[in-house]
Amino acid sequence: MERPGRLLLLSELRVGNAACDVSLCRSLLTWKRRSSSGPVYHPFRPSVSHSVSVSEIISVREEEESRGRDDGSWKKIKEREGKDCRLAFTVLYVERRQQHRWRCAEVTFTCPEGALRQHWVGSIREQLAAIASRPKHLLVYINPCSGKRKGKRIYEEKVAPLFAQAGVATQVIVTERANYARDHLRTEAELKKFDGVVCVGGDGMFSEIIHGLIWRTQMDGGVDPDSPDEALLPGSLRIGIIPAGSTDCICFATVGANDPVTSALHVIVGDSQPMDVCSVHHNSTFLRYSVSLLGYGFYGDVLTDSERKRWLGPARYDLSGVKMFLTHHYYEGTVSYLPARGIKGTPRDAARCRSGCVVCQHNGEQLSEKPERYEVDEASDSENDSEWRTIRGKFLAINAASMSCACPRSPKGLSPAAHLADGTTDLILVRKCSRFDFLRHLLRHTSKDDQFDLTFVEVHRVRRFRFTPRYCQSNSDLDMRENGKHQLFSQICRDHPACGCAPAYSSWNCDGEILTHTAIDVRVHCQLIKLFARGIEEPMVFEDLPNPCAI
Ligand SMILES: Nc1ncnc2c1ncn2[C@@H]1O[C@H](COP(=O)(O)OP(=O)(O)OP(=O)(O)O)[C@@H](O)[C@H]1O
Ligand SMILES: CCCCCCCCCCCCC/C=C/[C@@H](O)[C@H](CO)NC(C)=O
Ligand SMILES: [Ca+2]
Repeated sequence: MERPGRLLLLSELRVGNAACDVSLCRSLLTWKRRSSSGPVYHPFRPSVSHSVSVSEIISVREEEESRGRDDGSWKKIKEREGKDCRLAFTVLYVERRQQHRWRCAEVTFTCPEGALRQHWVGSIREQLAAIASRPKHLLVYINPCSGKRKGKRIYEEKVAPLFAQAGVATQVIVTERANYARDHLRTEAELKKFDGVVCVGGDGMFSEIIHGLIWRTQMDGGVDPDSPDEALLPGSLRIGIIPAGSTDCICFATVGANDPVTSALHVIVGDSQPMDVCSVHHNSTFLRYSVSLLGYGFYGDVLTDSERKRWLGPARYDLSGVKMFLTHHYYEGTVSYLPARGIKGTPRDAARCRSGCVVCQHNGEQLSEKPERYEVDEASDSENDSEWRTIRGKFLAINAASMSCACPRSPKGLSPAAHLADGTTDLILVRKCSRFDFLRHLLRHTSKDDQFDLTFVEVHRVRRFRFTPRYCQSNSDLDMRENGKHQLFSQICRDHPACGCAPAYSSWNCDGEILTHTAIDVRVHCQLIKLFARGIEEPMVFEDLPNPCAI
């Protein structure tokens, strides 16, 4: 055993039948088959070394003869290896699979003597314990009604065993009604006891969690959530998402896959991904927070219609999507926005927000280093201010995507170049057009073609925007909708006798929840929350090749 420089341990251990040089450096566990015990030369099975970053080790366990193997396989291993199994230890680590999925792989090392095993196990455990970002105690909320109603089973079968293996303690709460988790976080949860919150469910459940946490942080810090101009305080707890919903776009866009095991592993290794949050107000009254999609028109209508079809499960969105496409309503109103200035990135970039994104880092640093500049921008509140732009028109859809909103239905998302943590949202305006053109736009969400490269679509990267539907400029538009609906409809229809579209009122789809008001004021809060994620990783060069390292 040697200890040169940064090398902590170097030993000859066995992996299966092969003798290996195994080393533990400060950040890397490496095992390499000794050339003498391998074949002389094999072109497809070279004597490659296998390395695992300590940051991606889940846990290490000592093997015991009585570990519950009742099929005799333990005895067989012992006989085959000619070793005492009490000398073995197993390292569980993250292994990358295709399409951003992670799995828990394991490798068992056999030592020549017990003291050496103790040394190895102790050293690895010491290194793991030194990783301060790993959560030790988590508060878990499960929505039993999400998606296909499998949240509880997914957690119990796929996630809880991994948390147990990694030594993560949990308090698990199965929600009893909508907003149960939000209310619990707002008032009851003893947040000081936890290093993070885990949400088992879909985008709506995640929305509950952030509403509870953000609200609690503002209350504790004396911030008035009703003031659209006040900067919000960031919370300290990270949030993990175990996808079990219908769209799961927040999980997909921050991890790259909707896979419970992958998400659980990102939680265990203590990843951290900051995320922008939009606050939505109506006349200085707080309505909601949004992290993914704020959609008026098409996406608002799809959501409203699909809520009546919840019993259909995730398929409700497809059915409502087709129905709303055929209905072809357009909406009149005024959109004002404050363009994002002095930042990197545009909504038409070819580059994507990926793990370690430099655009998010740059813009985030700029906003935290020069808050006065941000405040000046934000305080440019007056409608007359030259920074604000105003567009009046007829729209089929008004969407604000604070991140790509990628999901299995649209793997590149509503705004493919949007960033998770750059302090901006992409405001997408789809003007009134024919059904055929709108279909072209929609279908481009599912292909490589640019959905913004159409004359009736425009996209702006903004820090803040407002929307006011026509005829509802001053008072509560909700009241107007209820009192004057028929009168307004006939007026608009007389204005446009042969348009072929039906003018109407829509609702805002706010991360999958329907807003009660249509006139809204939206402001982006840069990197307000953190997730147990790292953004979508760039694929490795040889990702799709089988692992040649099997010893
Ligand atoms: N115990 C419960 N009973 C009924 N509804 C609940 C319960 N717990 C949470 N909810 C509500 O269920 C709604 C839908 O949940 P969720 O978002 O998890 O699933 P989904 O709608 O199927 O998925 P997605 O939002 O990804 O499309 C949320 O608005 C949430 O507030
Ligand atoms: C007629 C062909 C239509 C193809 C259209 C494909 C476009 C899909 C784009 C989906 C974007 C979803 C954005 C996510 C929004 C979530 O916040 C929300 C709640 O989960 N989900 C929905 C569907 O509103
Ligand atoms: Ca953003």
